[in-house]
Formats: sequence, C-alpha cells, structure tokens
Amino acid sequence: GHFGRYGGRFVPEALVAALNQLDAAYRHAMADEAFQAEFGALLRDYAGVPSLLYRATRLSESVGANILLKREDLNHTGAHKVRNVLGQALLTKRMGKRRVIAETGAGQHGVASATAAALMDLECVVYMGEVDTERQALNVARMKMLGATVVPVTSGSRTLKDALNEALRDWVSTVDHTHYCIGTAAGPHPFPAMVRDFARGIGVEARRQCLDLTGGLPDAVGACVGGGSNAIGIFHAFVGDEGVRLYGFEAGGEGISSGRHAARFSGGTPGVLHGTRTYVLQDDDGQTLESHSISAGLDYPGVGPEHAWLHDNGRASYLPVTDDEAMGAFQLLCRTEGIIPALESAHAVAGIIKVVPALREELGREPTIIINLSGRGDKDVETAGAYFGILK
Ligand SMILES: Cc1ncc(COP(=O)(O)O)c(/C=N/[C@@H](Cc2c[nH]c3ccccc23)C(=O)O)c1O
Repeated sequence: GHFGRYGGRFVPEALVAALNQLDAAYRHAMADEAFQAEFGALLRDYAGVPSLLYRATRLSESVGANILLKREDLNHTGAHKVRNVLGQALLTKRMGKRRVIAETGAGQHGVASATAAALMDLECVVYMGEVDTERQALNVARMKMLGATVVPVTSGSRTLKDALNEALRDWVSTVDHTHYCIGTAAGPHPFPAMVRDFARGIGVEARRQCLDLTGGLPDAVGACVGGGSNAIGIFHAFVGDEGVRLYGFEAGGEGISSGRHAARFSGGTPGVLHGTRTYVLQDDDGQTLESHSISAGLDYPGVGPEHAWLHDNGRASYLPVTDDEAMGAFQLLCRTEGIIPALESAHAVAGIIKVVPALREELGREPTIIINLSGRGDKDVETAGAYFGILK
C-alpha cells in the first residue's frame, strides 16, 4: 500500500500512465529547490501563509483548556485548500497541461482550484453534487466569477462521492491535456502523499508557533476529517512527538446508531474506494453506503489512507461529532471569539470540547490544545441561520 496495508492504486488501465507521469513530476518537484522556492513564494505572497496561531482567550475560559487556533480560515480563498491547489497547479504547468478538473462538496476546493486556474491561465472544470451546489451556493457563484465551469452532478446521492466519480470519468478521456486536481489526501497513489506534502506546512508552522508562544509543544492537536487533508496537514509535523495526542473528528451526522453519518472509523470497514484502500462506509457485499452530514466537506464515505494507518497503529484517535454538537460549537465560536467557522471546522472545535475533561483528568492540569480552524463560515451562514432560526 504506501501506508501499511492502506493506500495503493486501484484504477483503470487508462489512468496508469497519467498517475506515473504525476508521480514523477511530484517526486522531482519535492527535490527541486526552484519548485520549493516558487511554491513558498506563492504561499507567502499570494495565499497569506503562514497563517496565524491565535490564542483564543474567551473560548479557552469557556472550555477549560488553553486553546490555540490555527487560522487556515484566513488564507486566501478561505480555507487550507489553497495550499494543496497551488502545489498541484505548479505541477500542472510543469507537466505542460492546460486544463484542470476538480471535485468539490463544500466548494472550498472548487474555489481554490478556480482561483489557481485564473492565476496561472489554466482552464478549470469543477464537478459538484447537485445537493452541494444548493447548500454551498455562495461558492458556486465564486467559482463562476473566477472563470471556472461548474458541472452539477445528478447521479447517486448528488454529493461528494458522485462528484469524484464524474471527475474520474472525465479524466479517463482527457489525461493527455488535463490534470485531475484532487481536493483531499485520498485517491490513488501518489495523490494521498502528494496532497499531504503540499499541506504539511500547516503543522510545521503550528509546531514552531506553539513553541514560540508557549515555550513548549501542545498536549493535543485536533482537526476535522473529511478526506483528511487538513488533518494530515497539521498532524504530520507532530507524528514524531509522542507527547502530542492527535485527534481526528469525523462527521457523526444524526448519530452513529441512526446510520446517517460519515464516520468511517466508527461505522466503516477496510475496503477500496476511488482508487485507494482505506476505511469505507460499505455494506456486507462491499457496496459503498451513502454518507450524511450537515457539512458538505465531511460528507464522504471514504477517508484518506494515511489516517487509516494512523488509526490502526494507534498514533491518532478518531471520534465522531454529531451535526448538533458541531452547530453548538459553531455558535460558541461566533459568540466567544467573533469567528464564524466553516461547518467542517466547527466539528473540530466540538470534538476538542468533548475530549478536554478526560485530558484534564489525565494531565492533572489545563491542557494546551491546537485546533485546526480549516475554513471560514461565510458559505454556511444560510444553513446555520436556518438551524438557529436567526436569519428571519
Ligand atoms: C473548510 C473545510 N474544512 C475541512 C474540510 C474537510 O476536508 P479535508 O478532510 O480534506 O481537510 C473541507 C472540505 N472541503 C472539500 C471537500 C472535498 C473535496 N474533495 C474531496 C474528496 C473526498 C472528501 C472530501 C473532499 C471541498 O469540497 O471543498 C473544507 O472545505
């Protein structure tokens, strides 16, 4: 696999050459100082990286822990996704390709892809489940404003899984001139490792910033897990630090027992989905089950293979957070820190709130915890407004 028994490359023959070409371009870029300099300059001068590590004083008082928020919501385009996309767009140019395709659910990856395409004069087509085009309408408007073509996907559950299916179907017949800019640390090799490497700056920055801010490493790092890119992006730099607990929070939807969730580790089993071996929500015959979440970006029945590995080897813990718990944390962050988070990111805040008591008990003191605030909630004010009945 590449991550223990997880990962690999389960794809039709038609994609093998393109994946080999991408793997070669990625490996060369990782060792190429000119690429790293160009990527670093784009992150710094265009995306606003490094993002702040902000001590959330009122939230800390409210939850009984020393909470540091990694402000990926303040990056250009409004989420961590811009890091992955800038890296992949540079590779697209190096491979001499003129067109990128992408899948999106929350629309953040789609907006980031449209943004990089505009910046680098690439054609951009984004596949998006019809359900998601409605619940993340703001991002559909942004993608179009940036010059991208948004293709509503009406097959299946009309959400992320179906958007990935359509993107892969496009790629099979366009590999000669098109790069598939995947939106998370999943999919066939080299995508999971490559996306992690483009996002790993999140953790490298946060580790340095925490040492500077507090004089030590955090007791824990928490992040929400959709496909897994923001979580692996912040976890990776801490994997070697045994004293730093790693928590990944999945979408618990209406509760695990309801069957309506996207908690692959609580309710899934090892299987293959979209080219990679990982944990999947599937029935006994291996048919992929539909996932459910109030947040489009977590609403996916598979998870990145590196998380499957970190789960099985015990280095990270993965817990479900329900829609209601996430919405409670969404409102708490708004009202204590004046920050409107993406619904996805609210799952990370809710999850950390749930683990604080056990952590205080274990440590016998107030823990220092970094939460990856992966994105901003502009796209979600309609959903949250309806939920709280405050947009009348
Ligand atoms: C603000 C924000 N935070 C967290 C996440 C969770 O993603 P991850 O676990 O990779 O950090 C998303 C996902 N947004 C993507 C979701 C996505 C794109 N492609 C995927 C493939 C599989 C699973 C999820 C996605 C989007 O559609 O904009 C997001 O927009």
